[in-house]
Amino acid sequence: MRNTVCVVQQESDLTAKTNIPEAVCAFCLQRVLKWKLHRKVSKLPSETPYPGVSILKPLMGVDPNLFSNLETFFTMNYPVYELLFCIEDKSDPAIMIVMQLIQKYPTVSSRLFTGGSVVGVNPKINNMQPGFTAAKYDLILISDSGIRMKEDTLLDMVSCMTEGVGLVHQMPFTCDRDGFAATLEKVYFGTAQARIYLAADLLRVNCHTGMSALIRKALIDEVGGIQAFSCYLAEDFFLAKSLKERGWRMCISSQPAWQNSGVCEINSFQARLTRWTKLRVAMVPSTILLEPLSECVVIGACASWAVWFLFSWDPLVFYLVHVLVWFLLDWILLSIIQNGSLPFNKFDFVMGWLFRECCSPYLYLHALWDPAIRWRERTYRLKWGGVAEELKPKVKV
Ligand SMILES: CCCCCCCC/C=C\CCCCCCCC(=O)N[C@@H](CO)[C@H](O)/C=C/CCCCCCCCCCCCC
Ligand SMILES: O=c1ccn([C@@H]2O[C@H](COP(=O)(O)OP(=O)(O)O[C@H]3OC[C@@H](O)[C@H](O)[C@H]3O)[C@@H](O)[C@H]2O)c(=O)[nH]1
Repeated sequence: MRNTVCVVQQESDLTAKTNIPEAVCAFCLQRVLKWKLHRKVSKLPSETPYPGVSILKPLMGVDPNLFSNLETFFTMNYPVYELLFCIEDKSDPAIMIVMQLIQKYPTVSSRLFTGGSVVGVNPKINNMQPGFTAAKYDLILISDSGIRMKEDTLLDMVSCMTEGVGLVHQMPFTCDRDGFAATLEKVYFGTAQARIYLAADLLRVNCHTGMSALIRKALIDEVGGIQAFSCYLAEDFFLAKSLKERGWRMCISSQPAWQNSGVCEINSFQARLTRWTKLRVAMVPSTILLEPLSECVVIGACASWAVWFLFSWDPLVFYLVHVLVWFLLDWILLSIIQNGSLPFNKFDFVMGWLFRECCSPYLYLHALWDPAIRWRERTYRLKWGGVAEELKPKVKV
């Protein structure tokens, strides 16, 4: 009997010890993130003229949401901007959609560039090159095809471009969409990736993901234009690295990037995550070790072993409490980033969270096992350091 009481006592002590610092963390996290991610956009001081922004939209193919996503760029509440649509393939059906929008909004300054220009390996850069050369404003916004803007998103980004800041990027997140794949994407971007992204931003580590980034054009011109980064597939990472090396800061804007691709499938999402892992492994090899350590199940196992070894605490109880607390913190983080009601219930969240946690080791090992990178229609191989080469499709005789 004494033993049982002792064990129960030990367990509740353990739970309390594990919970207090994490509860404090949760509270602080909530306060800081509310401020960081959802502060009100203050208009620029009236005496400062709004800087013009050239918005580069590299497009490839169409999906059911493309028209409405692109339309949000025509209806933004920002006084001076131009839209530069870039489409490599002259028979791409995206051309029709862009033409319809240009006709629908004749007062918005917009142009279409087709054919691209081969300046290197990176197809996104090749596609954007003509638009970049024609851009007339001092700020460039590179914005991927699946991104949706709110009326004040551009203003929000521009207002973050303060002195000393060279690049303002948006933390990847997703719009509300139906289905399990959409839940999975929201859970991933709102928990596992958001945690690292925000920590990296706090510690000023380069984690720039280039789906929506506002950059001072002069800083890109200084190194020879976007083509200077065309030997890499991860042009976003190297562009940010180059700015940092020249003493410029990067910051996250207060709105996340609202990804709203019309194709929302588990396979394509996982293929994208695997592609990103391959990029990170080649560019920052230390992530081979660090990435697994940033996972709940792995770090939990290590910590449980450590507390058993050091303090003789029950590792199983510690592990279960760790997973529970991690799970709750993830829920809090996701809710803060969403800043409103989530489009799914708690059961869907549990399913999405468990699915991601279980698939993550598989995706990671898969990325290490098969280094070939498939991006849209092409396949590449990365050298250590991140320089890419395209693997030409074999010609059948
Ligand atoms: C004991 C725990 C240590 C935690 C270390 C965390 C290791 C990194 C884990 C996951 C990486 C997620 C990176 C964030 C998003 C990257 C998305 C992405 O891959 N985007 C690519 C395509 O657009 C892009 O080219 C890559 C950009 C950045 C890659 C940089 C990776 C290093 C990140 C290291 C962050 C450390 C933060 C410190 C946390 C304590
Ligand atoms: O061959 C291509 C592939 C892609 N693209 C364009 O590049 C943008 C990003 O493409 P995807 O949506 O397929 O890829 P991701 O969302 O994974 O991109 C992300 O990862 C790779 C980085 O280089 C990108 O900057 C980043 O946005 C889109 O706007 C797409 O239209 C091209 O113009 N040509």
